[in-house]
Amino acid sequence: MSVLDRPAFEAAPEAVPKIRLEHLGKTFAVRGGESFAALDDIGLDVADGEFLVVVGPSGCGKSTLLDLISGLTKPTSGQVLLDGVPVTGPALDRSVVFQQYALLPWRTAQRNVEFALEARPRLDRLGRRARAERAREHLALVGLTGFEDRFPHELSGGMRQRVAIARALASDPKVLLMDEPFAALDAQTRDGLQEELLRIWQRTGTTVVFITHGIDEAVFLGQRVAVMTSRPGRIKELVDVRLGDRTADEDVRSSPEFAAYRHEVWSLLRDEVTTAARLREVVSVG
Ligand SMILES: Nc1ncnc2c1ncn2[C@@H]1O[C@H](COP(=O)(O)OP(=O)(O)OP(=O)(O)O)[C@@H](O)[C@H]1O
Repeated sequence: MSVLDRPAFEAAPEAVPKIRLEHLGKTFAVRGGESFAALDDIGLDVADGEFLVVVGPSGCGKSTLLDLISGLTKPTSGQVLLDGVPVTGPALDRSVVFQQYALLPWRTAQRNVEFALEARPRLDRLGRRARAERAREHLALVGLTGFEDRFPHELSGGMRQRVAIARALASDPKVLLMDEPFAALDAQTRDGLQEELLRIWQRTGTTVVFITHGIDEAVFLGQRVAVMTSRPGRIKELVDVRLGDRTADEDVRSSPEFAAYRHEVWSLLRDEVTTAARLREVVSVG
């Protein structure tokens, strides 16, 4: 049985989830001394090795949610638990891949991946050669063997994002957090990278939390899709996507099952998108 077929959320009830969001809320202070509730009372468990996708209307707090899991931002209420331990700040057990590649332009692909390893004191002790070997392995994992010596400006957008993924995985994180990582790519490159990401996930068993605006992308990638409400963001519904191994089926995106899931997620989102647009009008008029 492939890991894709595994309903990760059916883990034994007593099992500690990889990530637990407990009554998580985030309020920002804004000008004039007022506060702005971005997230409210988010409760969610992500099982070890699960691929969870989060969708929601623009501004509902998806990136804020990822920032809280990564530890870049602190919650106003509630907490994030990783393996049952509260997250208090960023750490190497959680890697983030952003929409913009965030590669260092003066370093080659190889040296960009090595950069992730230079932050690890324990791996540093393995020495430069071990780091180089590990970086090469991860570039191979994302299909970039032969491109190690290219600088970011010598790579296509898709290749740059592969380097970013290799860099994120090189430090062997427990959790991979991805914030619209393929949004800037053309449709063909995006589809290819989605399939590749699933293969990498199957091989590494990393727990993934992936944010997207794309409903097709959410259904294709997610074992579960968490649909968020408009601001303040809450989890509206969790859709359990049972499409089997997407990488084995040549044309899963054209199947009636895929269309049914797409419709389900879109129906859940539709009202929230309308509400979010109304809220934005109120803010711009007010
Ligand atoms: N540092 C901050 N200070 C004040 N408000 C903030 C801050 N960061 C985010 N917000 C607000 O919180 C809300 C949620 O932002 P966030 O970026 O998480 O939404 P999102 O769902 O990722 O949006 P999008 O889909 O458009 O990328 C937005 O209304 C945003 O303006």
